Amino acid sequence: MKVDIAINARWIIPVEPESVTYEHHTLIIDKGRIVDLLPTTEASQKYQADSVENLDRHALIPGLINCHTHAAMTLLRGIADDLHLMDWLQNHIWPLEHQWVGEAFVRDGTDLAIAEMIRGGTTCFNDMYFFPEITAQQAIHHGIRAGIGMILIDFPSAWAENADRYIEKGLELHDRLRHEPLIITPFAPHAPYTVSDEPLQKVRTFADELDVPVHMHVHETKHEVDEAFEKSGTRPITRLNEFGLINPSFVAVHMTQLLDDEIELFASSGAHIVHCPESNLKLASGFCSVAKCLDAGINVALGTDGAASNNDLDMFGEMRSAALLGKAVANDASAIPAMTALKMATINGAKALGLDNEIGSLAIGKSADIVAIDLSGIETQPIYCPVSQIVYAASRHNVTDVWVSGKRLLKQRRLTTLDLADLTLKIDLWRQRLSR
Ligand SMILES: CSC[C@H]1O[C@@H](n2cnc3c(O)ncnc32)[C@H](O)[C@@H]1O
Ligand SMILES: [Zn+2]
Repeated sequence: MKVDIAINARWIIPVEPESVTYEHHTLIIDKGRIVDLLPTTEASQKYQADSVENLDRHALIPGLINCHTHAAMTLLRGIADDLHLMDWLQNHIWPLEHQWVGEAFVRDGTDLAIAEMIRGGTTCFNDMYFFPEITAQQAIHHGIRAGIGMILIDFPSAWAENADRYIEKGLELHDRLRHEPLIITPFAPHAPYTVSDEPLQKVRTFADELDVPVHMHVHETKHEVDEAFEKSGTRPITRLNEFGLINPSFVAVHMTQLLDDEIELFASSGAHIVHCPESNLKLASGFCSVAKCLDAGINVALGTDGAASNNDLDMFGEMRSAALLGKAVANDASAIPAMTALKMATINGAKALGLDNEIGSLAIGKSADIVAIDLSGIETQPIYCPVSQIVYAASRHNVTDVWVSGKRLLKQRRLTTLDLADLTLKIDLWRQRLSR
């Protein structure tokens, strides 16, 4: 049988079924989809592939899904470090965004983010930022999968003057992008403290109508929860629930300070959580009780947040941090084992975005979004368990090859759709402008 690609690998970790690792197996890809997974000894008899890859020192995993980021904020990486969230946002980031954010900023910042993410094995990112049409254009151009947020915030920006215009422009974008195979368009209201009641209620109505996720920062800090309670007598999650937003389309980012009944509400409603351990640590925002949430049955995915609060877009780092921090918070070394961290970065992310029929595991019929990791270096020896090496010992620098929908975006560590020399020059121009 003629097919497009055969990848022979030392290990294949499909994620579904869980805890299975195939050795000396082959993934067969045709027309962008996984069509077979079988022992390498059988593959060459059954298939004639246009291209055969021999990755005999490598593990194949599903593409990593960064469920929360602000891609273009790579241009603000390192410009305002070591601050608490509200000081960081109000006194540094928002003034800088007011001065600099426009189409060119978002184009170049997004390109930098996409280059970094592909080289780190991320094949899908869920974004929330101004000028989302530019983020979408760059994602499509470079071949990476993305959730492009229909953003909403009460204050005016260079992109929209008021809440109604944000919603209108978001809906126009949704319409324009609805046939793009690599793009979805979740609603992305910024946070409970920056979006007032009326626009939030509109989001609920439109999200139901269009059947899209609602992606929002929620309970990032104790300050956010306390301030809401002082002003209105309700906690943010109670208010969101009153608007009917806590449902299977809801993707709540951060979720620190959770009470038991809030965990119960998320579990019974089918809403999702995106845990961003490194951003939470760096801004000293607080802790998400990930083990408790998972035990309650909540789907918990992973995100980096933006590069101005992390300061990288490294999902390997995020898996490791989630596993380590999860143990510390639960006071239990058996909490968040390596396989759980890998699931959070793959299939759980796919579920949160409503894409689990398409991505998140190396299953026959799914899109060929695949990452190859070279485990032959001394840093990852000896290999008793490849998943343990990937989460606890390997790094993004071990990623050698990446495919999205069967298209190779990284070939032996070289990006196929981005020119790094040209990008580096553009980024340095931004550094010079922003340093003045
Ligand atoms: C409406 S576009 C997104 C908006 O969010 C800001 N942002 C970036 N990181 C965070 C964070 O951790 N918490 C809250 N808001 C954040 C970003 O600067 C944009 O203004
Ligand atoms: Zn964020």
